[in-house]
Amino acid sequence: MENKRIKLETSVDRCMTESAAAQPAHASASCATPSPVHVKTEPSATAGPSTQTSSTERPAADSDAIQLAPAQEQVLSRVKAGHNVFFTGSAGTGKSLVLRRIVQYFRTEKNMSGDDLVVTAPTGLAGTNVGGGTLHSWAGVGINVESLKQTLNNIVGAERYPAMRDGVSIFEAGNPDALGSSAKRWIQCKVLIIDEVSMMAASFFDKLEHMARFIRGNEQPFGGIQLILSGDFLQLPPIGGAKSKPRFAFQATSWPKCVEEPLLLSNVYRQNDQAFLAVLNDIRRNVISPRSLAFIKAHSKPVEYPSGVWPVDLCARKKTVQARNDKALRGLAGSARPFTSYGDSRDGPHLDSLFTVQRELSLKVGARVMLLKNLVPNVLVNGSLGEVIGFSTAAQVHSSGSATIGVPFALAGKFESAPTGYAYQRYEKEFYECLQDYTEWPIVRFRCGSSTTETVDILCVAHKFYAAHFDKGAIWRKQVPLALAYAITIHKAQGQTLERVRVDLAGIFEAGQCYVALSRAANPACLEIVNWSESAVKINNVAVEWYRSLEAEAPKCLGKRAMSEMN
Ligand SMILES: Nc1ncnc2c1ncn2[C@@H]1O[C@H](COP(=O)(O)OP(=O)(O)OP(=O)(O)O)[C@@H](O)[C@H]1O
Repeated sequence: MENKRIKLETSVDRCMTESAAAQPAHASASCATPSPVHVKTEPSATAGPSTQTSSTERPAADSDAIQLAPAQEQVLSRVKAGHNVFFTGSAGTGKSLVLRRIVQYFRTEKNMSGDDLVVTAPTGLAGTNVGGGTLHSWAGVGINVESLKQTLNNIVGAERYPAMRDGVSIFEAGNPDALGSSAKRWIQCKVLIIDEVSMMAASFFDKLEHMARFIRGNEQPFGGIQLILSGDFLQLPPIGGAKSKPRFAFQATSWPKCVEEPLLLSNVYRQNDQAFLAVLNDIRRNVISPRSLAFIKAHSKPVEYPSGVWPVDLCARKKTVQARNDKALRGLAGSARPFTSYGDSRDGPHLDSLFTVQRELSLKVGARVMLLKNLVPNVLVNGSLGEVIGFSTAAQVHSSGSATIGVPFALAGKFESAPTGYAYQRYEKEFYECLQDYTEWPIVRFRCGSSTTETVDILCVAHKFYAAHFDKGAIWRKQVPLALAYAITIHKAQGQTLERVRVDLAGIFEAGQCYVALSRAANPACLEIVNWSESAVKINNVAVEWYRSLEAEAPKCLGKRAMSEMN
């Protein structure tokens, strides 16, 4: 392959980044995107080495400001009309955005709480991404290794189970006051949302459907619960590996009676480059066309970024990611500072998969990090990238009266309008609480929102992170809100939009993994592909066929044709 470097034009890059931050990717590429918080233009004077920090992330657009497209509105109105809805579409069609609007609708207009509106996903991280918990923990099935009969026995109680099998209601089969928490949850639930449903096996779907009818004593599909399902079956499949070949939820026996309206969103908002979209569509369907090969070849060379700007590596396997992050940290001069999480006594290694933040984190000056909290909309968000430039106690920062580091100094001094909002207030509170301790917290230089030149330095004190465990309630751990950001797994990246990315296709093992990785990139000019081989493109033919038939029935199911006409 030609080894010429792709020269990245900073102005074009900035233009793309800024327009991507607040507009649909396919919309105008204008650079003039208003931001709710205006960043002053003077450079920040900071303690520590003068490194310019940049970012690969696309800051979360203020999603409240985005107007849903007609096809997306259609999903919302089907939900409002009380239907059981499954909506799908390729990566970047706005499924998560629509899901957030659905939750917002139930919470604000229907006044629903966590008991009657249940938000879940099949994995801990996916659940946390949508502000919910895992489906397993909500349903009371543990790690789902027990039979249906044993699971029901556990949930309703062995004393009630025989009578309930004879048709007696759960309340009459035993003392209602003695019902377990899982049984209560099943009874109270009115709306069940399951995101990333592609990761849910058919057998699990059938099991839950049966449980719902049995526990609730209601023979309607899913015991009369309104089901809202979202996901893309051509992205990551149910966990189980190639050997066990788990079947998809849409192959479940009970799926047809539960899901009346498959809705297909077809307009992609994440990318606006038509050639790139065509290639993504090929890869999605395992078509290795000449245009795809030409694209891959053109992007199999390093992208040259402006000084201090760098991409995130997406890798197939956890151990590659960890090794890459550890190696990068070891390569930095100086000794590592360990940060151990603290807080809830119920926390422990068994809950690691529920949290985005690690229990043990090591940092050094110069380490590239990702922010794991939203602090200031569009400017400092979950996913913002930065670099550790030093360590300091909160008291030192406070007493120095520095207008550049610490909170609220950094933000108040940096922005024309003082940031507000719950996340920022919580940050201030954490900062002031740390005035009493002697911990030296990392000072991180973050790029401000979509700007490639403006930076802000923040003392990153520990924050509370919550994970929903439906039995134990909200569990929390307090930790520095950062993760090393040299590399992340493709599984963790599912659902994210990344502005600069280096996709490593070595060790791809799952159907849809290559598609998920490539489709994270918002801008092909900032995409580098390494270790390409045709075998990296793996798909599940059953899922491909299913989408084909869904599209063929488009008018009947408000599918592609009908929907794209409305888009
Ligand atoms: N109607 C819209 N107008 C403008 N931007 C939109 C619209 N819908 C979605 N977006 C933006 O497109 C991007 C991708 O959306 P989102 O993450 O919801 O897609 P997705 O279908 O969930 O993707 P994935 O399957 O990869 O998780 C986001 O930045 C989102 O804000």
